Amino acid sequence: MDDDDDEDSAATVFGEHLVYTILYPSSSETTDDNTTDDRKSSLDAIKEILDNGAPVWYQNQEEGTSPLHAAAYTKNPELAKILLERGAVWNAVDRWGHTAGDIALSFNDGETYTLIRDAGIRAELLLNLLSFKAHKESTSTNGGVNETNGLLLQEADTTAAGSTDAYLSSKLTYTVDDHGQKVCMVEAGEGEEVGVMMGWEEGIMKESVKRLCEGHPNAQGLRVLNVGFGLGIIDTLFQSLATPPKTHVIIEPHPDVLQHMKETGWYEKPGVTILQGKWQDFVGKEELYVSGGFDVVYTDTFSEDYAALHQFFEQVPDLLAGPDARFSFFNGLGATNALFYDVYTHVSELHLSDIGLDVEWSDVDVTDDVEDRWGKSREYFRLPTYRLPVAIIKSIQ
Ligand SMILES: C[S@@+](CC[C@H](N)C(=O)[O-])C[C@H]1O[C@@H](n2cnc3c(N)ncnc32)[C@H](O)[C@@H]1O
Repeated sequence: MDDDDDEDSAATVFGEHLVYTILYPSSSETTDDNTTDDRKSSLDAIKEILDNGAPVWYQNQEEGTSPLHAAAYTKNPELAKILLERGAVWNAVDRWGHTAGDIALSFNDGETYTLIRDAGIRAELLLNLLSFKAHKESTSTNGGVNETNGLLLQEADTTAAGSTDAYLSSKLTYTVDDHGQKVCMVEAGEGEEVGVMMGWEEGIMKESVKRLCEGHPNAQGLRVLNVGFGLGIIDTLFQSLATPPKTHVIIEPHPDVLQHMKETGWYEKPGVTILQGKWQDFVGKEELYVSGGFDVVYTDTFSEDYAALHQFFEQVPDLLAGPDARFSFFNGLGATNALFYDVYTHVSELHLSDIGLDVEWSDVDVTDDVEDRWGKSREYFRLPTYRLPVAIIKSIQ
């Protein structure tokens, strides 16, 4: 046994002891002298175990339970706070894919949930700031905007689902699945398929167009920018408005999508301009700003992480025509888990606020009865409710 093995086994023993003491305070050696309901002495015992070097990041082998999970199981916000202050991993998942936040939520323990969520928001903001700064420094010489590494919530993914380069060189398939749903699919490693866009999202797109366009003072001739064509659902909805947009710019980089757009007549539609490339290619380029700004801006790309979305946010004030202009984005990051989704939603609101935009959220029920919605695709949205953002420039009081 070498030193590393010694350290590993010591961490395991200490970690196990910590988790056990949190879950079973009355039966633990350190709390023998105390009554079961004496939280204070139980907390002192746990602090002592931590002070003696128990690893706060520990997760047990069998179930992946961390000290923070244990605190959530015992509905102990005070302890959760101590663990988070000492570096507990807010987004660790157990063997069932549950975070401590999910457990707190399932017990209706709002206090513990909020502590964990806020720790997640702080961690993501900090990480994003660091990655954003590093990114700005690394791109300041060529003036371009590239992708950065995935954030805490997203491990680096080099497949077509997580890397733009891999995605843009992958073949896409436009098809109709066994239940009549239109889908655009891509292979994302080891034979697994992912929907680039799926017909079930039409309800989200409909509500987005409604919130972006309804009652807009320029409804008789909107200038619309949409980033990412996919199945063209949202673009078709924009074209189906009582008065179709005066200007409708679509940015799309994938050759198969562009080919599909050619075959379905999008290049001939009046008022439609297709900018072939990534949105990053057009930042600061004249063709994006000829209309004097847009009344409506929407973005829904694929294979990009939150850092890329944050970089897009930075462009939005320059793209919006003025105080009546509205911006929305596909709010799908972290949507396999309620806690992650909540964190992303808050982080995006804070980032939008930083650049002078106010967001209004509305809920879209996505528990429709589309039979076998996922078909062959990996599931990327597992929540019953979609949080739909619409942002406008903050009014100066
Ligand atoms: C989810 S689909 C968009 C679906 C669309 N909202 C609809 O209603 O059908 C994503 C699209 O974004 C495109 N895309 C991916 N990366 C992009 C980028 N950096 N800039 C612009 N479009 C991008 C993809 O090729 C794909 O067509």
